Amino acid sequence: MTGTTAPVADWVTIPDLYRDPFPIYERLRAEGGVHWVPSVNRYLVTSYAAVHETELDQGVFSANEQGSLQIRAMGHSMLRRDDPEHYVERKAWQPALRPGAVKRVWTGKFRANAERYLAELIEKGPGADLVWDFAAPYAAENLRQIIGLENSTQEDLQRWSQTMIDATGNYADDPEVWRLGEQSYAEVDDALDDMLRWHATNPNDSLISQLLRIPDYEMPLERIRANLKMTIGGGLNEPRDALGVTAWALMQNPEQLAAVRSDPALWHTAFDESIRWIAPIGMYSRQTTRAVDLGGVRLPAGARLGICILSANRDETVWEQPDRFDLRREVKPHLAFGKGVHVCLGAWVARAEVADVGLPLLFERLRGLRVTGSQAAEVGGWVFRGMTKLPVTWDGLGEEAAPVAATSVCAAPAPRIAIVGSGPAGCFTAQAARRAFPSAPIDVFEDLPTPYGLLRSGVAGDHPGTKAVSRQFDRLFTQEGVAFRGNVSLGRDVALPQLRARYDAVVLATGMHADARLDVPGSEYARGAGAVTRYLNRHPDEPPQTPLGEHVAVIGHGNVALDVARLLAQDSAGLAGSDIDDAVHHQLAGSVRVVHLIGRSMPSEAKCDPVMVRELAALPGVAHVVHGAGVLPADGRDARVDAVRELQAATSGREDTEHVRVRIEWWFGARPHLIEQGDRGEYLMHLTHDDGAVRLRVTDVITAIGFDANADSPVTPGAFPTGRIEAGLYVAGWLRKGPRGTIPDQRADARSLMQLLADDVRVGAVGTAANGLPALPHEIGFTGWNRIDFTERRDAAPDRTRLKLPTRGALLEAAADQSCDPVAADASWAQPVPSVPVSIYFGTESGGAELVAKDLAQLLPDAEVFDLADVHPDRLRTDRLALLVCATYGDGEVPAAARPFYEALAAAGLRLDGLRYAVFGLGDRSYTRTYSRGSELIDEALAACGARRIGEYGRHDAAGPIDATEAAQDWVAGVLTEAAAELVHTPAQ
Ligand SMILES: Cc1cc2nc3c(=O)[nH]c(=O)nc-3n(C[C@H](O)[C@H](O)[C@H](O)COP(=O)(O)O)c2cc1C
Repeated sequence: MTGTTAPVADWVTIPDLYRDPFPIYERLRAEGGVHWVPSVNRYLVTSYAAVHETELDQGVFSANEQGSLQIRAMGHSMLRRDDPEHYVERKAWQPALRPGAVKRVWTGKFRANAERYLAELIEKGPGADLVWDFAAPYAAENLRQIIGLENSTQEDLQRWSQTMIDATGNYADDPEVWRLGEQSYAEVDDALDDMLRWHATNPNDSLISQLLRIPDYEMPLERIRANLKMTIGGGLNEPRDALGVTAWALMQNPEQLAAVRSDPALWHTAFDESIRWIAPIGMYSRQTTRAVDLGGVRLPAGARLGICILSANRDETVWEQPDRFDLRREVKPHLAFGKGVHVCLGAWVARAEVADVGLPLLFERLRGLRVTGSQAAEVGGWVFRGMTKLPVTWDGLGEEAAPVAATSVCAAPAPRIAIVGSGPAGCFTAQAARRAFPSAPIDVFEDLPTPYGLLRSGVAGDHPGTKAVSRQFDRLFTQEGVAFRGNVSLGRDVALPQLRARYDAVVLATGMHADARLDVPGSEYARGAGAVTRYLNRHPDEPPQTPLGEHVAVIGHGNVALDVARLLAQDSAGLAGSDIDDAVHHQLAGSVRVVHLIGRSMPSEAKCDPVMVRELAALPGVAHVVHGAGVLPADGRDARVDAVRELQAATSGREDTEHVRVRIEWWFGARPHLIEQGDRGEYLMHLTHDDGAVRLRVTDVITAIGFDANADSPVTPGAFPTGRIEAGLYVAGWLRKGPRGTIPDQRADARSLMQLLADDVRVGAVGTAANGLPALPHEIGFTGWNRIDFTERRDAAPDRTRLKLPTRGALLEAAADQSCDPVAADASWAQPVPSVPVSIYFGTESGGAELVAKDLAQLLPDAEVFDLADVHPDRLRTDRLALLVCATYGDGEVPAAARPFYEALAAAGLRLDGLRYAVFGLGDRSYTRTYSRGSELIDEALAACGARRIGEYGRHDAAGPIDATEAAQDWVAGVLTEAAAELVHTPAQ
């Protein structure tokens, strides 16, 4: 060895290093770059070359420092281990932090968090501190989600991080610093123990969940704990300080800021230059395993080293004018993320947090953002360095990126929202809440381990088209940051006052499930239609039904009554494509031969949709007898009357043939007034009817006359029709308006309710500071539901879409079965699409068309999206191809919200020559006569105005097996190819 004894830098003090290490480092580098520094009791390595060398040879420059304060403060993490031990732990940590995971999972969440804390910063107003009021909570919340600490808050993470870091640097052995550090140490361990149990049944994309998933390696608990503390210690301050310093640097250099703003690709350059200029992790330790020469200096075995990244990154032999922040400098590899085997695992996360999301958002929204003149910014630290003070002001608020016109109603701070009930009303409320408050944390609680309420347990299994709305709800939980918290019961697991205290706004959407009782003597002999459909739908809490006999009376003429009649009359072939369990259906309805369908009204006033009557009329093997309908006019003006006439037509020719399996006797204008028990176990149903008194002898009576409040309903349904019980507590769905309204109606109601909440937030009646309910050990997240879904679909019988698990126990077991984790699908575009500028217009009632429109917009290179509800035809842009995606409602009409558009289009006189368009209809083939008619109407009206259709007219059948977006993708590929070919062949004008 030829090295000399290390020079001693006894002039270096810790306070000077903390205040401004750069002049000290400059001198140390000039004097060789490796010194013994008594004040820090170690050798400081300051030149780029020497730092680089230590990083590349872990055999000599070991991370496993003996007596390390970091080990005492946080446990023995991978940062203080060498390979191969370090490698195994690093590998376990990697999946949650890979670039793919950052892009697929985390960046969207970062965006929501950034919006939230930006709103809070704006609320504080000029003078707020960019680091402590934005960067710190933002980085802490991101880290909390990445780790998967569902039982903790971002404030907890900030406290833990700071106290453990203080303990790591507690060279003065201050007992108070140790006490606080040890307290955090214990709190993190407790939180983690809790979460390890929770994630075992609620896996998600977080670090803790990923750790539990590793098949061939189980990390000892102590190591998980230590690595987690290290992650909390280091994972928070790095993005926080990188963000603060980069913002500060740009605010000091307006011309560089202008360059970044005009070329967003430069955000990454700014990020890298900033962490080169002031590395957030400024110094870390190494220890020599043997005597070695470094930078011409002889180091003994066991020498403690301080690796000074802050210094190496300003080495003048590598960079010109290294003290300047300069975006245009030649790119050379800085050492801010380390090098070699310990290179920072969180680098991709930090980049996305800071360069993709945080900084662009800040500078886009806060016009004229700058440090306030009166108070100077401050920067400090040498082990960790960052802004300690960054008070800012701004001139005004810039434009929010508007995804779809008229859907985003509030840019103010976001309330934390709990929605109780995951049926259509609850999910539409969550959807509207996401739009109204892009950054709001939203939790949807559900008593069952399965989501979607009536869609799963109420809608008839042979109507898959109606159930398809759940596909857009899936999106909430997989892509839009809404949390599904299943198996959590209001009352049993959490009381309403507790929810009120934990959330800024609570929306009750638990619906009405109890069957309304028929008010006649003997009604106790009847069973309710709700119970029948729940049983057929395998609701886990519904007790088994006794088998029905041959003659069943169904009281009611609403859609539920017709659903029941149809389900009883269906045979196995008729249930093809449904999720009904044949064995259950056969056990219940196998003996039914006659269904009496009894309603008080005449055909023109019946409460059912005509299409439901037609569906029954079309059932093979079913004959119909109509009583009391009177003479039906034949003018075709009343769809219900027409449908009943079809029934009569269907009857003739089928009656009394050997092919008739079931006969449905329709009783119009009939009032039941007594149910008696007969002497052979049957019932006598007494009706008053125009034709006189009628007595039907039946084996069973089912009432389908509506729904009542559940016994445990949190409020009286209909008592608060506006939706507001008081500021912060709301009702949605049937709890709000009583048992009226279809599934699409819930969407419009949800939007108006969120307007109300936005108003309450705006006037300060609802806060934005609640912490949320920590995870409960037995709750089931969306991954648990995915596993149930997978299991049920996998076990489906031929011709059935799923085999529903019948008990809560079976559902919970499936939710915990990791072998059922679905493989992530690659949603990328299957075929290249030509680049044609398009405007997509959607017409919807229950949201399916909007979903398709937005999916297409994401896949197309140049697309904008509009709701037809907000568009007048004379605003259609002729310089872009118009894609119209439109559903059908009523009896073949356009959705209500799109009607003004359609009417304006159909009005005489409007000319749209020069407009090129294509149409995609959303409909349901079971509406045989009006399948997709609404979109056809739009197509015809556009053509009548002189617009020219490009490509084929596309359609999607909601009752079919294909996803609407998939069908629309195929359609649009053809349309765009044709449109592009036209562009090529049309000479420029
Ligand atoms: C009350 C009601 C009436 C409907 N009428 C028709 C119809 O006449 N023709 C048709 O093809 N589809 C009809 N549908 C099916 C819808 O058009 C279909 O479910 C569509 O996917 C809904 O799209 P949206 O979610 O954008 O509203 C009807 C649906 C409902 C709930």
